[in-house]
Amino acid sequence: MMDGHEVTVVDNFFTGRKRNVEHWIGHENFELINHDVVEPLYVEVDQIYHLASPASPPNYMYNPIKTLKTNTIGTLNMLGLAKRVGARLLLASTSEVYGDPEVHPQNEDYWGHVNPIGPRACYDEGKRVAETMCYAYMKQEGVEVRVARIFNTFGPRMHMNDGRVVSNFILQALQGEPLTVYGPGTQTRAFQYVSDLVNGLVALMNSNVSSPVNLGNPEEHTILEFAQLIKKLVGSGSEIQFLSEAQDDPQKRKPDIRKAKLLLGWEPVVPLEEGLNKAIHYFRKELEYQANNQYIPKPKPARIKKGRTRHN
Ligand SMILES: O=c1ccn([C@@H]2O[C@H](COP(=O)(O)OP(=O)(O)O[C@H]3OC[C@@H](O)[C@H](O)[C@H]3O)[C@@H](O)[C@H]2O)c(=O)[nH]1
Repeated sequence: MMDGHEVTVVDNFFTGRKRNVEHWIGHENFELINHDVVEPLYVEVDQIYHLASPASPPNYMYNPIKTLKTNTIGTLNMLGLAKRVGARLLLASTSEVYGDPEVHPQNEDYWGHVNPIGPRACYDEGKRVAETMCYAYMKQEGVEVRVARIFNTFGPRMHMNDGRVVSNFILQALQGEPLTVYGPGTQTRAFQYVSDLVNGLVALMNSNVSSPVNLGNPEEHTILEFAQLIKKLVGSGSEIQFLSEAQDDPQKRKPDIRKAKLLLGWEPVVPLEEGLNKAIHYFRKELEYQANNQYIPKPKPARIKKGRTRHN
């Protein structure tokens, strides 16, 4: 919008929130449509960022059939729209297409190691078939597609109940509750800050690269190190609590981003601690907002009819 583009945001608000975009309402380049991509959408556009689907494991596992419909029927609808209006479509795919990887770090040529019937399958396999659909539409119908394989991302405007590790640990540390580590905490992840991802998505959309591109920050940590870092940054005395391991949890994950560097001239620029401090500031404000905006019902005054005695 700042570059002069007209932007139509389509959301069914399953995991999104109107508060996240309310500051744009009234801007001449902004439009918000409450719509679910599982139903066809008729708009006139040049570019489609197809970002629909819950991305947090507890959210996508909450209703696996809906997650599958969003990633399959939703993707078909968006590709159909792209075909009809001649738009270019960028699919938000995921590092989860690599499953519990046997190759480390993961590059785009790796085919992945996914359990097709496990609890994560609705998302992993949903995104894998969404990629397949993109390339079928490209080959058969000539639709221009871009596929971003997005690695773990965090930042302000995440939902307090998101359930992913960054928001969980920050909220737990801020409230003096134990930081919940699933399993021994030796599994690794690499976290990128949201503004780096947005820059990568825009660069990919406007490039001529139609094959999949990893977007992530390659700085890798164990989840236990990550819990300790968040405790330190928050200045929290919370304990670390070890809970049972999540089923099919990928044991290591780190993006190989050489392709994005070479072909898009993109790489993450926000250091982990700087991004985490911004997220901590945001969640502190969210907790204050929640404390000040709780709905406390007022007792109703008794309705006493005139002229009659009340019998209780
Ligand atoms: O409270 C928690 C939450 C999570 N974890 C662990 O932290 C690690 C990261 O978990 P998250 O839920 O944040 O995210 P995951 O890496 O499992 O999945 C993510 O992968 C990349 C994206 O496509 C998605 O955002 C999401 O599916 C996992 O090993 C998980 O078991 C905890 O130890 N404690």
